[in-house]
Amino acid sequence: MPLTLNNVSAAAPDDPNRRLLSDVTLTFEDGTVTLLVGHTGSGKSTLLHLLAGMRPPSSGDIRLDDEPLWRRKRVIQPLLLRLGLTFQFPEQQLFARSLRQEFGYSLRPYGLTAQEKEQRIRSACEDLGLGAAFDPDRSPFALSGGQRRRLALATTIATSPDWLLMDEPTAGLESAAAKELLRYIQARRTAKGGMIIATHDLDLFLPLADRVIVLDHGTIAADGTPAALCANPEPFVQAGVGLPSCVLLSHALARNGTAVMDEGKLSPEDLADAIAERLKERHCVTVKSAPPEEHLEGKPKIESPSDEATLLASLPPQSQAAGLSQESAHPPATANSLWYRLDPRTKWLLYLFIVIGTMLQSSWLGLASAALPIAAAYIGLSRSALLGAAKLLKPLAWFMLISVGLAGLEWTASGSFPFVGFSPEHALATGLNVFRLFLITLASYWFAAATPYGRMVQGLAWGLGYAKRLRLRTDSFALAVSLMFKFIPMIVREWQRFSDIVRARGKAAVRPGAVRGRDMPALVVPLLLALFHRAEEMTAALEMKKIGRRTALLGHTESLRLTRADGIAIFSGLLLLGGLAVLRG
Ligand SMILES: Nc1ncnc2c1ncn2[C@@H]1O[C@H](COP(=O)(O)OP(=O)(O)OP(=O)(O)O)[C@@H](O)[C@H]1O
Repeated sequence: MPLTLNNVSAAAPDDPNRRLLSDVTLTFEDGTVTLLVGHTGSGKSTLLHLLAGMRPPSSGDIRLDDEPLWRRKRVIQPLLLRLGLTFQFPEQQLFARSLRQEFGYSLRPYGLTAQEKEQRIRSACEDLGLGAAFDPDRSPFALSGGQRRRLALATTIATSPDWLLMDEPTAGLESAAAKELLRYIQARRTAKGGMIIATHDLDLFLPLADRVIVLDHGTIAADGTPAALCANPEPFVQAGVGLPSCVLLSHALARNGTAVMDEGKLSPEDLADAIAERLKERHCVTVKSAPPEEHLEGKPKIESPSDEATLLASLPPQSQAAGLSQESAHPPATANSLWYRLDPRTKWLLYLFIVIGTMLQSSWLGLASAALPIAAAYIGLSRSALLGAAKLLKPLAWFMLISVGLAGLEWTASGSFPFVGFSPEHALATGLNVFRLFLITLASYWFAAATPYGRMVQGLAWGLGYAKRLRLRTDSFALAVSLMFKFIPMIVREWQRFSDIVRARGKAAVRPGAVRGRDMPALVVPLLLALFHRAEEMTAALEMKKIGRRTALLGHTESLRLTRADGIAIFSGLLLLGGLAVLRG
């Protein structure tokens, strides 16, 4: 059951020109444990998500058992059932009201009998050493961070996937729980399938890995056995990955004339044995072995940045620079278009001008004239903003058509069959109003897409400052607007999270960002609860900031600066508003 990637690339969701992975070709063989390592932002999670069928590659193909994972932009569901992904942050993976429901949701796509389900849950809990905290009726959100991590792992393990893909599985886990996980990995590797683990914890995972892939800025920097990579750790250093403690210790020993490096000792136990051997050879001293359990307790505490620095110093200068860099080579999506560069106050004014101009129109000609500048404003928006607008347009266009159709219907109580007529006049009158609403929505979307939230708030704060000077009461308005601005992205994020859950755990063959209708009953209540929870957190944060007690609510306005381009844009906006006002007359 090999899992293969052929020339796979992945683009950033918000910018198709930014590559998160470039031309990756890899084959993962059955029964192997592969580690994905690399600096923060090197593309480990992106690679895992591609392998788990969570998102399609922008080019290249991914195959399981030589069958393509994606066909015509749809993931193949039977293959999806054979892959299990645990998320980097377990709280993003959990949503249900009880532990029982969490397991139930993950196992639902597998069509198991109640007995089989029970058996799978029991076995997953045993594998991870889950104890009394795992009362099936308990809420997952009443668990500690480490317990949630174990629950998230257990719900994935219970599905018995051929390929287990784990993103930072030990983050937040205490040493005992991490050991249970290691035992599970050891036991599973001979049973079936394979495992791919994205991790920064080389000390823990390196001894049991068959292969290590070092990612650097979305490309494969090195690919080899742990022993080979540790014997030649330059790729680790160049990719900005911290070296495993055993490697640092081996190098330090080598500098002091005790060579244990070539033996590829990756675990503290093996390294300790090798050191003891050398000591015995040299001085004929008797070294007493510690009992095996003590060997297992935790990782060695070797804090030797100087060793890593020494290793680094022995590398060429360009390697050192690359090794120390923890930053992604991909710059953040730069928005060079004029819209993104304008001062937010200018965009507020343009938005108000176009909304007022549109509201003034009462004819199709007037609305068509208002539609032109709105359409022109979309030129220069990023591709993802345009895609977002297209998504918004579709339901809006349906809403318009249905409203117009319904408004035109006329019921005739008397007369001949079919008793229903159609009045184009009524339909057009409604169409005019709905089209106005449509244009205002488009203008609002443009404003939101062209202005980051923080800048939008700054612009508003500036306007409200003037209103305050005129002794107008603005606090409640400012609070409402601020909450609204914060709440909308929050809803979008939560929706995105539920879409991830539906694909990774519900095994739904839907596109990223989509949710199946049949999942809605299971998701609606948790989604609302999650939103209430976030709202509660936000209220607490506002309370802590003493918002509403005469404190500045909407941020600072010092960084605002009007340029010549802003002047031209405001002047053009005023001309446009004047033109639309004349058209109305
Ligand atoms: N939804 C997204 N939209 C835009 N860029 C993204 C998105 N998700 C990830 N990226 C970018 O993709 C790059 C790779 O991210 P990824 O999460 O795969 O890195 P990683 O190696 O797993 O990092 P870490 O070790 O911190 O988890 C980063 O530069 C990140 O900013």
